[in-house]
Amino acid sequence: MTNKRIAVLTSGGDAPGMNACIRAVVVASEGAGHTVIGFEHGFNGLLAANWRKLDSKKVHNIIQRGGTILRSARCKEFKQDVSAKLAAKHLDELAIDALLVIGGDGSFHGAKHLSNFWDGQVIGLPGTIDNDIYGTDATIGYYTAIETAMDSIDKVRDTADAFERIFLVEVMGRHAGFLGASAALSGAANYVILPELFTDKETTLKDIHQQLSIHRQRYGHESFIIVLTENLWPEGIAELGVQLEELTGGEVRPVILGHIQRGGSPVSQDRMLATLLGVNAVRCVEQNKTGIMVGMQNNKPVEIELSQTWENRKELGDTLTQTMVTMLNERHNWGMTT
Ligand SMILES: Nc1ncnc2c1ncn2[C@@H]1O[C@H](COP(=O)(O)OP(=O)(O)O)[C@@H](O)[C@H]1O
Ligand SMILES: O=P(O)(O)OC[C@H]1O[C@](O)(COP(=O)(O)O)[C@@H](O)[C@@H]1O
Repeated sequence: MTNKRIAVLTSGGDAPGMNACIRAVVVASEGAGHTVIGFEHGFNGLLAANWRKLDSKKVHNIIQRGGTILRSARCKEFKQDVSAKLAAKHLDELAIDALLVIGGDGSFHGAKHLSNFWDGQVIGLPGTIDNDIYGTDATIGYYTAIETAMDSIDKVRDTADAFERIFLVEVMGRHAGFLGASAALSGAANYVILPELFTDKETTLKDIHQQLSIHRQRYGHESFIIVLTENLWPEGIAELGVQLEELTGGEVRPVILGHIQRGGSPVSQDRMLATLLGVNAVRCVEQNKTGIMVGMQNNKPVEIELSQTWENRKELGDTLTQTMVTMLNERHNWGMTT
């Protein structure tokens, strides 16, 4: 087997477990006699030829760290052909055989764009807390973000119960409801507003009011927690809070979890996923594969053409959706006609 020169970068929203993935790539490569370099600040590092050599000493003691030792960035100019050509030139000057891009589907667009101007291998590894990438059951960082959001809901419940208030908890997800669904279910929220379930404001407000009224009748006037995915409520979470106060007569407090969900030490599932994907990506490099994302489906590694990851929309799936409506949004529908 030929020894390869492998480059790796992290791009787009950082996600807990990216360090574990970099570590796996380096350790697996080193064991097979390959050389690894890391570009800093996502695609910016390719444009500025900002790189450093990575070896197992440099990735020692990072598996438990959030963020990314290579830094991340969103690099708007990488969409231009001139940028991809410059990146290709720098990669050739360094005699790189393969570039591994750890990021979301935007970063995979970038990798594909680069491959129009560069003959080396490009391989994507899914890293985003949003879990919105088609072709893999989970993305690096998703499980830790659920844990963080769930912990926050637990804390919100303490004060919500004490004051018998309605709380709105906004989670990230960009335009996908995976994080919201999982956080709401594991945090035992009372209602969830997700892109996949949302129809319109009026229906949602009416539905919440109905669920809240029955909840109050059955359990007394106690707290009610609503999880909301970002970028969804047209006028924003504060306005939704005002509308709910008017409608329900209760006190409403909005909480935006924000970037806290991107931080923290990765949970074991993210460390495992990152490690499995990192090692598998190195195997794909050895097999001269290119233009693919490595992912996991049903606990087995899979290879998906990069364009498939953004041309297809990842669905929440029937099981998650049914469980969610049963436990949350339609929980109090039973017995309504009796
Ligand atoms: N169409 C594209 N062509 C080239 N590069 C792109 C394209 N789309 C995104 N990128 C690069 O990928 C980066 C990360 O994309 P972004 O959507 O912000 O995050 P993510 O990879 O997490 O989805 C962008 O800042 C840009 O550098
Ligand atoms: O850090 P920024 O630039 O404010 O971006 C926020 C966005 O990044 C995310 O945290 C992660 O998204 P990506 O992984 O697609 O970059 C989204 O949930 C959120 O909408």
